[in-house]
Amino acid sequence: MTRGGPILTAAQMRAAEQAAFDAGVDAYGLMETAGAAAAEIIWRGGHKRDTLILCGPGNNGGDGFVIARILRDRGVPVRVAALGESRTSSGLRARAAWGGSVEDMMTAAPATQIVDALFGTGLTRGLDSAVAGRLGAFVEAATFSHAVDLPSGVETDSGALLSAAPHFGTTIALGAWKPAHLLQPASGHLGRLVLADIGIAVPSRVRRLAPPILEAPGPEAHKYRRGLVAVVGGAMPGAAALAASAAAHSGAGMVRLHAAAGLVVPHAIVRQEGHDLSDPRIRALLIGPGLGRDDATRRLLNAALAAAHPLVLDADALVLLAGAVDRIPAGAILTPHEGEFQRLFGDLPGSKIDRALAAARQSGAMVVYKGADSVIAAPDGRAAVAGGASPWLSTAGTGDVLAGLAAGRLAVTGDPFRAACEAVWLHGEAARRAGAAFVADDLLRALPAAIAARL
Ligand SMILES: NC(=O)C1=CN([C@@H]2O[C@H](COP(=O)(O)OP(=O)(O)OC[C@H]3O[C@@H](n4cnc5c(N)ncnc54)[C@H](O)[C@@H]3O)[C@@H](O)[C@H]2O)[C@@H](O)CC1
Ligand SMILES: [K+]
Repeated sequence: MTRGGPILTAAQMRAAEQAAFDAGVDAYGLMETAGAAAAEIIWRGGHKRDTLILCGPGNNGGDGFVIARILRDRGVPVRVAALGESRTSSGLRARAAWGGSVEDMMTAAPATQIVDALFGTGLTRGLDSAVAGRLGAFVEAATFSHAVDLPSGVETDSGALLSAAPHFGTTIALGAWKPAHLLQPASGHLGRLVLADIGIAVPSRVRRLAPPILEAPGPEAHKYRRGLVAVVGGAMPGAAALAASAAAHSGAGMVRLHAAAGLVVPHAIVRQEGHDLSDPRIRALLIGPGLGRDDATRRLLNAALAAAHPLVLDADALVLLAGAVDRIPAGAILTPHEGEFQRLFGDLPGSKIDRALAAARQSGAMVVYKGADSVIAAPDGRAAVAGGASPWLSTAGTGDVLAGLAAGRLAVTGDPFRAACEAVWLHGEAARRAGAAFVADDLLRALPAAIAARL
């Protein structure tokens, strides 16, 4: 699967297309390129299966007419059904070039293969319920189903469902990823996600999370040079021990867990009583997992903030900082889930990407806004979006593992945005390798192979 790459909003995509037209690219030529790229992907999956292409009134529909013509020319039995007349000049031209009959979408018969070219980035409201129902029935009846650019009914920039959208077998993103390709709930409806190159290259500071390029320790490495991580344990030290284990499996040289005697920790982790955090060799300090929320833990948090080490703040540390975002040190990594994000930053407007970026700007920190889709945002406007996380990650302790990974990678790299991106990727990859019904400890066992694959 293609990874990385810019993510563009509908307006950014339109601006990119306009810039290409201004530079002399022919508008209809671009539609031909998009349609041909999509037709190729559909052909590879479906070959000569009987195919129904649903075309909407705009340029997404225009793409559909191009796809129909190309597949027909390859000998595919193609029918086209439209939702009204074509309303764009490129769409009209593509329809004329198809030249075949056009059925009414509401009365057309189903087919083995269905192509949804009703609406793409131009969708402004949900489909009428009859149309959405008909689209759903076609997809349900088909063996192969493809959405062109986006499933009709999903909002490009937020990933919201403006009307009921079916679950497609394949979604063919045209030219660039859009937020809805990565964000829930839309991203749960895409099936296999493929990016079709249409020759438009636009840089963006918001990108799909790419697999990291990691480095093995060099010959001069020793445990402190590879990074000392300190983890502050609190009321429930098991969570901190789990995070410490993740840090120890992340490539860091040494992990110290500040926790009282009696806690069983893996041999590789150095347990230290008390909370003396003054060691200047500490390259990353993690506080939050299992911390607790009473006055004693508040004092621990204050000590951690005062220690002035590169910081990862998770779980209870985030809850204790609600209403005091200004106390978060610049460059810290925050790993809030939805509830913690709300408590810290309130009800911010926009998509999950917009909210993560606003929170990063407001706090000066790297915000890892966790969930089935995770957004990693930096105060300088960079963001990486990870879609498609294993749903099995929704189990106790996986957040502690992620926080420990972030601390470990921070100690290794010294770069909080990079560390946060690497941690999210390794976490997702460990989950993929762990398979199904795993527990958080299984992620630790999967981590060395996940790291080895990226060296
Ligand atoms: N701009 C271009 O030249 C290119 C665009 N491409 C395709 O064009 C798509 C965007 O095309 P458009 O901007 O024409 O937009 P769409 O084809 O997505 O939508 C067409 C129009 O339908 C109307 N509409 C929105 N929601 C509706 C609803 N629920 N019910 C009924 N009508 C509704 C709107 O007026 C909208 O402009 C992309 O997703 C991509 O597939 C590609 O062909 C590449 C080139
Ligand atoms: K579509």
